Amino acid sequence: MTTAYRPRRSVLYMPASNERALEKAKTLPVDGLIFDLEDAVGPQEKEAARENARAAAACGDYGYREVTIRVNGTGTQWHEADLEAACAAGPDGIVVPKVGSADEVRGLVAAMEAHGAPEHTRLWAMVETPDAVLDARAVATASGRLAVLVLGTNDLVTELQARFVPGRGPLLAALSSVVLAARAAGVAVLDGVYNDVRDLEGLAAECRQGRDLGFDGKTLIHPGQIGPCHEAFTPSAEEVEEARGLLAAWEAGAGRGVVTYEGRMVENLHVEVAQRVLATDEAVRSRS
Ligand SMILES: CC(C)(COP(=O)(O)OP(=O)(O)OC[C@H]1O[C@@H](n2cnc3c(N)ncnc32)[C@H](O)[C@@H]1OP(=O)(O)O)[C@@H](O)C(=O)NCCC(=O)NCCSC(=O)C[C@H](O)C(=O)O
Ligand SMILES: [Mg+2]
Repeated sequence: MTTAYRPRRSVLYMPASNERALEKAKTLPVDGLIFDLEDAVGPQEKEAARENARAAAACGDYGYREVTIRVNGTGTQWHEADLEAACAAGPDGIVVPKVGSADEVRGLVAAMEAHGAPEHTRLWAMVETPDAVLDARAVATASGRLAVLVLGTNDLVTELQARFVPGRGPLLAALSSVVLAARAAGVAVLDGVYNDVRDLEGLAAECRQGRDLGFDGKTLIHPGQIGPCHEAFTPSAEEVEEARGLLAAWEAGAGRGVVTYEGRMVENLHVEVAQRVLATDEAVRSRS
């Protein structure tokens, strides 16, 4: 267990053209931020947004929050300049939309190195096309610099010619495939956004579903979504107590491969889960 562990329960997008939102984000109790240069920014605003994102990512005023910049996708007219500016700013992550293949990941990492991105700046690849879902494992394992897979469910629904329905039945195969790929590769994985910012009950249900599917957290679009998201992704007091008890029972077993806790079998894997619960709890407490 380590205090350096950074939970990614909630990661909030904001258009980098919106200076008020960039400022407000300094006070929001969110785990991570994505300063967007892509879809939330109109063509006329791209250059100003790029400069805002660069300045915000470099300013150091966002405290514990993980700071990332979402550049425009590979092959767009803005991509190169966005990537260069993002590398110069040195955020925690550079989010690249519509990543299609492992080759693209390797090309992006080579470009980040060529632009002198500091070592702590990791690649976050968005999975939001059928190609990326089908190649998710290859994408996730293409480079040690890739730290996070981020679902883009708006693009994915569009590309699949599917529909948004309660329970997300049409997306479940894709969501689970990407979680499987991320877990196999040992990288983090974030669920897509919930578009209706007024529907907090629908959001809460989708957050719980994302948690149950195995996501580390959810991407968000409005500050009002942070509370319900944390409710789903933060270990409850009961879970923390249970994890402590289980670890105590394991340690009392002094090296035995299997012990019992409250009548249930405990093996190494249960210990890992308990350690993750306590690491998340510790990190969350250290922020508040
Ligand atoms: C959806 C919004 C356009 C709504 O904005 P607005 O009408 O201004 O909301 P409010 O008046 O309720 O705002 C209240 C205050 O909160 C601040 N605010 C709002 N949103 C954000 C935010 N995202 N980050 C930080 N702060 C925010 C407002 O400035 C108000 O502040 P104050 O006046 O000081 O009280 C807006 O929420 C928005 O733009 N959201 C983000 C949209 C976005 O970035 N979209 C791109 C990513 S989504 C996506 O496409 C993912 C993927 O690619 C896919 O395919 O699915
Ligand atoms: Mg998208």
